[in-house]
Amino acid sequence: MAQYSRVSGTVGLITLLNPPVNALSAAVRQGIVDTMDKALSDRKVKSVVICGHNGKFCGGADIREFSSPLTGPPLIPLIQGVESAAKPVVAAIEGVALGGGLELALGCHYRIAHSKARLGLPEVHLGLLPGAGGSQRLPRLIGVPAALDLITTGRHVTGAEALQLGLVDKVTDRNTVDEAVKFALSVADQPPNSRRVSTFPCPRHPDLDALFEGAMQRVRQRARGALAPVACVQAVRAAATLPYAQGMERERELMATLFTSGQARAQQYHFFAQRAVGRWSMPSGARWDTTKPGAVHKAMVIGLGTMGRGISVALVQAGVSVVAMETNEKQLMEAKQAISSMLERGAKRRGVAPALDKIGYSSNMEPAADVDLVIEAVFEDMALKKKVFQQLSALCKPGTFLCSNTSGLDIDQLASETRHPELVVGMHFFAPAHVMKLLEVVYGSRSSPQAVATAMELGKQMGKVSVAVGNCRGFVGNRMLKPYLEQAFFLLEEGTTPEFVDQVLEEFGFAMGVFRMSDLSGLDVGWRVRKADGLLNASEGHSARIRQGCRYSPLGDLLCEQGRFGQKTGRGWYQYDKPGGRVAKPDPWLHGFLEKFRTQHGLVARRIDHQEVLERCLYALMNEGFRILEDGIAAGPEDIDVIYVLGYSWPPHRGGPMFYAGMVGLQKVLERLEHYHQEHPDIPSLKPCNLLRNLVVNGSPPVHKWREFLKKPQSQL
Ligand SMILES: CCCCCC/C=C/CC(=O)SCCNC(=O)CCNC(=O)[C@H](O)C(C)(C)COP(=O)(O)OP(=O)(O)OC[C@H]1O[C@@H](n2cnc3c(N)ncnc32)[C@H](O)[C@@H]1OP(=O)(O)O
Repeated sequence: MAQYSRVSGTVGLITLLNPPVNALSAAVRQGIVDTMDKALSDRKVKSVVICGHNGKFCGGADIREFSSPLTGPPLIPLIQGVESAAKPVVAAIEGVALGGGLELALGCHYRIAHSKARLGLPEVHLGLLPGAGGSQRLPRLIGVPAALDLITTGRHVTGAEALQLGLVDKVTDRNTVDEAVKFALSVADQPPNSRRVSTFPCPRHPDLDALFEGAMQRVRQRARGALAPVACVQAVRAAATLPYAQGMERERELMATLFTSGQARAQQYHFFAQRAVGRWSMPSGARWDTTKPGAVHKAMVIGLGTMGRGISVALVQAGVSVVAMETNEKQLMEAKQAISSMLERGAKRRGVAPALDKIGYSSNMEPAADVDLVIEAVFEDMALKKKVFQQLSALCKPGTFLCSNTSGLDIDQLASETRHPELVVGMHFFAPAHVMKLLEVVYGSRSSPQAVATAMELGKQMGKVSVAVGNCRGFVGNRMLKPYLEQAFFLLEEGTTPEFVDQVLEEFGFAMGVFRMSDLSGLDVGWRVRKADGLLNASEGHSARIRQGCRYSPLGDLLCEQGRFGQKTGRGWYQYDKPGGRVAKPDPWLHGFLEKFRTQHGLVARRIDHQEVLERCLYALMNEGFRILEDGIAAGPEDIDVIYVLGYSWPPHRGGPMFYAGMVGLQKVLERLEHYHQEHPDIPSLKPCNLLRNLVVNGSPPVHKWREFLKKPQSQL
């Protein structure tokens, strides 16, 4: 709803009231219509200010209402009504003005913003476009290039940047509503005719065709297969080329297509899933809202390879004092330089001073005695990590939380090396750790709720989305990756090429196909893990394509034996112009190698189509997701989906693997897995798991109901 009062004698003050972000629900929209009527019919009122309750202007349309039929006054005529008011209307923007919130402000005649307020049109992240006139008014106000940037990226700008762009008329560091009221008094006698943005001509641009072609190419590259960014460009093009009324009609048509698309549903699901994972719980019943995190003022990072460096930067940027430790002197020197320049670059981007004084360096463990939390980021080797945990346990003061950045090793084993296993948790970061938004927080069987809460909170402080998961090999993300990779290797054995598999996966929406990704991260990483797992040698008298009783593809191992580690060596699944080169080219050597391999193993190459690549790779991955849910390693499908979108570049417009399974239809996923498992009985990951069967038997409920079929989350090793 909205509150109305008259202030300073002649200003009608409308306050949007819908905590926590004053979203434009039906009640709020009705409130605006009613209070505007009051203000406009009150003869004492000469001008109007619209603000939001509790220091937040408005977080946009109420996304929760998108799944039901529209009730209450629609937004477009409401904003039109504000714009055509005969009395000047001023938006007082504090906190946020996002989506429909900014569109409402664009309908006002003046905009006064706090310098730290965040303004933006983030609809593209919800699979939509700014469909309440935003795509037509913004280019008229700030020009086509700037509008294209804001609308297609959905990025927020501060009040200060908004002033530079011409998006707001004035910025203040004081009380924004007071300033807006003063401003409203000063313009009370000026008719707002010339302030109606919809009547502005769109600023001319010398080469509109090239501008829009470039924009279209960029959005298609950034989010393959996503409809919303393309529609955003088309809508802005309408603003630049058509009269306002026709542009609005085009905006309406495009929005109608997006609004009912599966992609919008997927992206809105992802929005709420990111928030749902914050409400974590543990098998003991401990929960996010009943557990107080410990304070972390000072932390230590052990091991300054790529991960340790990124983690140190993320901690410093979150305001935590850091001691970064590395025993190898050369590596330590290089890390110091790299960390300083990352901090400097980050500070420049954010327009602040680099917090170089927040970080100190050490070549030994002693400073561990004086920190609140340690993150171990040494080489992925259990024996080495155990040694570090033993030393830490002896050195640290009571209550220091001990975290490991392992990407899949057993947290319980590490905890058992310490005197206080309850203080041990996994904090699995993703590279580059100061950039990637995901953090898997892994609780072992003895991790205390406080240790989990502390890691979750620290992740949030670092700007990450933290997901609490149980302890198993590979946790959630890497455990699901295994069957996905395996299928890709098997498909090569059976007749396809890395290029074809990658093409199919990239068309699906992944930024990179599995082989290009593997070349980028280094083939030797997986090779070392397989070596540690005793998988590299076939048992006596068994085929090289069977290990530990199951089908196994030695292709990756054979490439590593040839020194083909991917981009870093200039050769992998593809060839590169030099070691460290980035442009992947098909490699005739690799094709010959695959042919030879097939001949050696009596395999006859067959034609593998697009559908089979997609189904075998993705359905095997989803099947593992269902197993993870069945085992209680993840609390719900949202946890898995957030991990995959934020950590493994699963396309957001497909929601995540579990959401996507629901979109495809659980029955179909089950049938196809059954089909492939019949064809390949030696591949256990293709055998449909019980939870999937159970969901199908129960009528394939929608994804938000799956939790009713799950056990409580737990550790499992
Ligand atoms: C043909 C139809 C024509 C329709 C035309 C109208 C279309 C308009 C398009 C839109 O306006 S779409 C919405 C655009 N707005 C956004 O995308 C903003 C989304 N919100 C955020 O980015 C953040 O929430 C925030 C506003 C920056 C605040 O962040 P903060 O970290 O402070 O809090 P959160 O934990 O994110 O949120 C708190 C709480 O509020 C819920 N929420 C936030 N925004 C909305 C919203 N727009 N609608 C409904 N609910 C919202 C959020 O879900 C949290 O609640 P939860 O219970 O924890 O999930």
